[in-house]
Amino acid sequence: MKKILDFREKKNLIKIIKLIIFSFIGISLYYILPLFTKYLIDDIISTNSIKELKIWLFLGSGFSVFLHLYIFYFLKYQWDKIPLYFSVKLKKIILEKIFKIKKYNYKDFDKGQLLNYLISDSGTYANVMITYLGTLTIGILRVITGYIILFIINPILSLISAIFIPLYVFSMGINKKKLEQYSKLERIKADEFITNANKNIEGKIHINLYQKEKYFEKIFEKKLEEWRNIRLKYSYWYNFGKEVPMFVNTLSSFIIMSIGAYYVISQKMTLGSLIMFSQYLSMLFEPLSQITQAIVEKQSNKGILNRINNFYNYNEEKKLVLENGNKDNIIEIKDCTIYTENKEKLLEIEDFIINKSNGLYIIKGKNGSGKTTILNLLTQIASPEIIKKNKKNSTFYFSKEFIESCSYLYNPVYLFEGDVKTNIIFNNTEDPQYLKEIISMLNINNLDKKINFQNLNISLGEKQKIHLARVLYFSKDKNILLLDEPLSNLDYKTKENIKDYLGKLKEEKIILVVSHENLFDDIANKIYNIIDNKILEERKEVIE
Ligand SMILES: Nc1ncnc2c1ncn2[C@@H]1O[C@H](COP(=O)(O)OP(=O)(O)OP(=O)(O)O)[C@@H](O)[C@H]1O
Repeated sequence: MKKILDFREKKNLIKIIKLIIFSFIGISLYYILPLFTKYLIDDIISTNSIKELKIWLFLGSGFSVFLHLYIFYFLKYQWDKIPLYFSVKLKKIILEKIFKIKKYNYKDFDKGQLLNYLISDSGTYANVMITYLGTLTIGILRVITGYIILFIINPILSLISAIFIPLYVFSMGINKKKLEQYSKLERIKADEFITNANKNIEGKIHINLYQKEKYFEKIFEKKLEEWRNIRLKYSYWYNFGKEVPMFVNTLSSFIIMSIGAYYVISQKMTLGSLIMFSQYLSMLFEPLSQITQAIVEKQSNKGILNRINNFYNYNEEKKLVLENGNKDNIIEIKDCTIYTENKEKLLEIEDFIINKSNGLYIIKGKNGSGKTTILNLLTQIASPEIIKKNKKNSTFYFSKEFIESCSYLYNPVYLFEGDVKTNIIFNNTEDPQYLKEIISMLNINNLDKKINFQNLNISLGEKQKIHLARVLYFSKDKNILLLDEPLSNLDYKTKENIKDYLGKLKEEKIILVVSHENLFDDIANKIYNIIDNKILEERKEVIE
């Protein structure tokens, strides 16, 4: 499985190595501090030199300033900065991945889960990985250095200290399984909670209107409670896992210091050396617990690490096969049955062919008869799995040109936060003349108006017009236009304008319209009607 953050990549590797080097230098500076203590106790105090004490104070203060400036910038700040850099990088990769999911597979994803990937999991992933790699390396380097220093001060005491190292190693894996289990579960519950929170935020106005707050609050509280319960279990095992090495640390310090005190009493060691030894000892135990914590942290976030990597490696299995059809046709469906996703029979198509001749083609039929499903199948929004072929030579074909050259008025209307103009053209290089043509045909005269996140400050008809303008603007260089209920909520004058516009546009493009209205009947080249689950051609003659 490919890892979403690849540290073999040169740029990533350099960043992490830099972090490790800076950190190690910073931590090494701490090793100088116990030397100051020993010098004060064993040398200055014994010689009663006030002059040397003054120099000691001056050097010590200067060293403190330098040490903490270094620690602040090269250690603390960098340890925030670099994981943040990686977390931003991951967020970008995840969004790209979301955009790449095939349209017909997108419905299989949970919204809360995707939001969590983007908002929370990516940050945790970056933090855990950097902490793991960085802390582990620095920790190991510090343990080796610290141990060498201890050995130089007192070989026997240092050997006794080493006995406790296996205890640390043991404590690392003590609750591995529990942590993995709860970290995975915790994420699932967090996804459910986010999905529900999102529904409440989006549906607030409707909830208020029907005075159903209590109903939704109850569901929300249930989700919140489920998440909290799992989070508590996770927290229990996480903290337990972190405390065991701390216990080893405290216990071993007591034992080693008692032995050290015995050496001082029996005059085998000076007091200064014992204090220095204890300071270096804490400097050995600190990285040891750091190593343990890095491992616990990784174990406790395994749920997140795995699911982010799984998402990154997600492979779409369902493939849309473009079958061989007559290359003169743009759409060729013969002897196929279309089912709903619930496996109910929706539509039988014996013969539905649209050739490459420009023109306006209309599909009619009662609600739920399958009109939109046809457009969704052609644009790969609906899964091809719902198509069943009835005969050996059945075809469900649409040309490659169709996918590449089609613009679709897809429902429901979706407007983004921003002004009307941006909602029509996004960041496209503006074509003022073409835009003007469309907006004047659709009677849009509020290009600067800001649309809010709920699209509440825009009327239904205005929304439809902006959506239509967007589709028409982006269909300029495309040959095929699919319009699903283009006339919804529009006033009479605008409908008439659209009819005139399409009447001309059909000479340049293939236009497929799904509509309950009869307004376009007299300019249509062909009209199809869905009756009793069958699509039938109502009229064949081309009207000029
Ligand atoms: N994504 C989906 N998942 C499950 N079932 C679906 C899905 N899309 C459509 N259907 C089913 O297919 C049927 C046909 O839906 P479709 O939107 O194609 O109808 P339509 O003819 O466009 O209706 P309307 O005139 O009301 O817009 C629906 O009744 C629904 O049961």
